[in-house]
Amino acid sequence: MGIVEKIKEIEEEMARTQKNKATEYHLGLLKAKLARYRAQLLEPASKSGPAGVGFDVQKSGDARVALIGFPSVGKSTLLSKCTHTASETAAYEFTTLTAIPGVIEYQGARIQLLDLPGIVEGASQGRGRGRQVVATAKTADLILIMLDATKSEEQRRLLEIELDAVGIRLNKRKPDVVFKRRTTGGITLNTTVKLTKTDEKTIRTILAGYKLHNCDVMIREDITTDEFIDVLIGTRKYIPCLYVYNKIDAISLELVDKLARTENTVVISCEMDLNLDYLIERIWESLELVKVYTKKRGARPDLSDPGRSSKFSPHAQKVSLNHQLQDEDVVSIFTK
Ligand SMILES: Nc1nc2c(ncn2[C@@H]2O[C@H](COP(=O)(O)OP(=O)(O)OP(=O)(O)O)[C@@H](O)[C@H]2O)c(=O)[nH]1
Ligand SMILES: [K+]
Ligand SMILES: [Mg+2]
Repeated sequence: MGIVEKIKEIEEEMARTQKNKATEYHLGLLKAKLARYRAQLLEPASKSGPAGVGFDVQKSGDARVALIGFPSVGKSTLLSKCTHTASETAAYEFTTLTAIPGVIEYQGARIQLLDLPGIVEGASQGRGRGRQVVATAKTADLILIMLDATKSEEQRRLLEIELDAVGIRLNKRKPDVVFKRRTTGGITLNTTVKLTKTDEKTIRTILAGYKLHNCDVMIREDITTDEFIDVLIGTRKYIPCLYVYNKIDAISLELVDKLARTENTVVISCEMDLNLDYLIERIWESLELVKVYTKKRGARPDLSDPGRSSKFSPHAQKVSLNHQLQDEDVVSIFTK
């Protein structure tokens, strides 16, 4: 019998079994067995398969938000509540086996919300399908680290470690360092600020370690040694992140209050529909999307539809290509 059949058999037995004190233990065993089989389904088919490749889901809309969390924290429940897409939810772990995209429509924008399988410790090292999940997180414009408010604080740190291991830097800006490789001329190292967390000697040792003997380095921020290494490696992703604590219906008000006051954190209950609108507001803010209206020459802008043609601005101003757009700006592009 294959794993899929075994899973089906257990699910049927669970459905047949009445829930009461006498069957509680047996149901618990079945649940654990089910979780184990489903975890096996998530194992990569062959160990030699391509590493670090995300799920094959097309990006769509104006931004992508990825749901990352341990199994059964309520990721699929959230997707089902906030979008028109239903993703299977259940009380056992590893219910979701692949990436399921849904769309949040807000302020005229279409935000892709990506439900993903739960990950376990060691995901980045290739345990289960976890590696594929963290690789997909790298493609997101915003990561929602979803946590079960009833579980220990430890989960948050463990997830951060997994994302860090694949080069994702959460809620951090790219260090302000200019780095240029050269073919000759040795190392030119300049700093515009005093370095208190690392020093020139360390920086030079690292450059030598990476066999970079000819390059220009200009450090414009008080960086750490690790941040400097990130600059050299160059493939780090700096992605904003919100910590979303779900199941607040099951914890004390004191704890809800404490979590809610934490930075970059939103507390919700998918089941009780608590704070979901606020979460979407925070997602919107974190994405820092700007609505830009375009217009044809001589025509008025259609302000009901960002992203389509519209024109006429009362305070028209010609700006260069590197001008930073503000929210609700109206744009005309002149090509001479
Ligand atoms: N008490 C409580 N339970 C919730 C809440 N949201 C979801 N659940 C329950 O948590 C369980 C897991 O929900 P899922 O949405 O399947 O969780 P998931 O994170 O997608 O799980 P996997 O796909 O297995 O990783 C289900 O039994 C849900 O009914 C909530 O706000 N409060
Ligand atoms: K689940
Ligand atoms: Mg799920």
